[in-house]
Amino acid sequence: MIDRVSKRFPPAKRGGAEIVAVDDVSLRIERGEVFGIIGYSGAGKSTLVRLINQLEPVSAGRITVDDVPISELRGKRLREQQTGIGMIFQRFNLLTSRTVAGNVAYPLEVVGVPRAERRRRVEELLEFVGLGGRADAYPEQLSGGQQQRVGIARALAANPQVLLADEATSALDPETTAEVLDLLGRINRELGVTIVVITHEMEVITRIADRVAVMDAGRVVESGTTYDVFTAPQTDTARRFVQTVVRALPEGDELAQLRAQHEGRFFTISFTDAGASEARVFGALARAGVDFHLVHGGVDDIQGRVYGLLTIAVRGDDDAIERALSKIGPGVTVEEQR
Ligand SMILES: Nc1ncnc2c1ncn2[C@@H]1O[C@H](COP(=O)(O)OP(=O)(O)OP(=O)(O)O)[C@@H](O)[C@H]1O
Repeated sequence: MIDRVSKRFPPAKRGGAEIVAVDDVSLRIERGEVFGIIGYSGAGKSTLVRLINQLEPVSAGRITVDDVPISELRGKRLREQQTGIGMIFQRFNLLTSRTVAGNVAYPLEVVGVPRAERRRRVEELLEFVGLGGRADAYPEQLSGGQQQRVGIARALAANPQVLLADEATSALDPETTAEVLDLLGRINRELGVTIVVITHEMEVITRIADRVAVMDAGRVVESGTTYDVFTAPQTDTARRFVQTVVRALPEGDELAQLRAQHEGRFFTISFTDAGASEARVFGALARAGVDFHLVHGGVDDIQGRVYGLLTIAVRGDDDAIERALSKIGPGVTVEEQR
């Protein structure tokens, strides 16, 4: 729980303005969910996440993790709570002089877990992340995806309740990203770990985040379920991000070009998974006897749910067109694009 939290840094230059990296942010992240944070570079995402595990102290407000007010703890009590929050990074941050097993064992050594138990736990963790045979390898002998798996195993070593992932897949290729996201999904489902993901990759959000917050200049400007934010963004910032993965309506030059290429009236048909599908919409149009064709758009998958946004050009008698379109049925919104 993040309650009216701010983080200010001293000015970069003497006499300059103070930097407000996080500005009065409140968020409730539920136990067991995958929560995404998106926003432009410098919006304050990394700082916010570093406040959750108190790598940085808050300037104002309060952070509670599992009912413990971590932002108010100091010393040993703080360190104990911090072990319950794992973190993974874009650059993996592995110790190059240690083997894979040595990296995963490190946090256990720090808290004094006996050697035999450490060994057992490391073996179990490496098995879980799919690196069973690589315990004695060094990080540089591994691919990026494998290194991130080591980072994940290390973050899980102390059985955390929460895992923070700061751009954890940004240095990986798409295939490896998919594998790491599957692993994070398993950690969430099978181990019940709450995951907070910062990313600039919107596919990461639509694949794994249940809910998402959009940050802009230190503030949360929008938050909601990933499906709601991605299908109906309320702010310009959210719209900009969402458009990189979810189809938008054609505008401006693109729309003018489409009109030049296609005869007829333009209608936008949007539908969510509340009972519609592309096939049903096209079926209904065909049965209604309208002469139409698709000029723009398609269907997206957001967290396994359907979102369709299609622009069609329709030719024919105005009355017949309107009668036909009104019959398309529930779950589908039809609007003329003028
Ligand atoms: N330790 C620090 N000292 C001073 N200023 C900082 C510090 N850490 C972050 N900032 C500033 O706080 C603001 C927010 O930075 P932050 O890294 O949290 O943003 P971000 O959204 O994570 O961006 P990016 O995706 O580029 O990491 C920026 O203006 C940054 O320069």
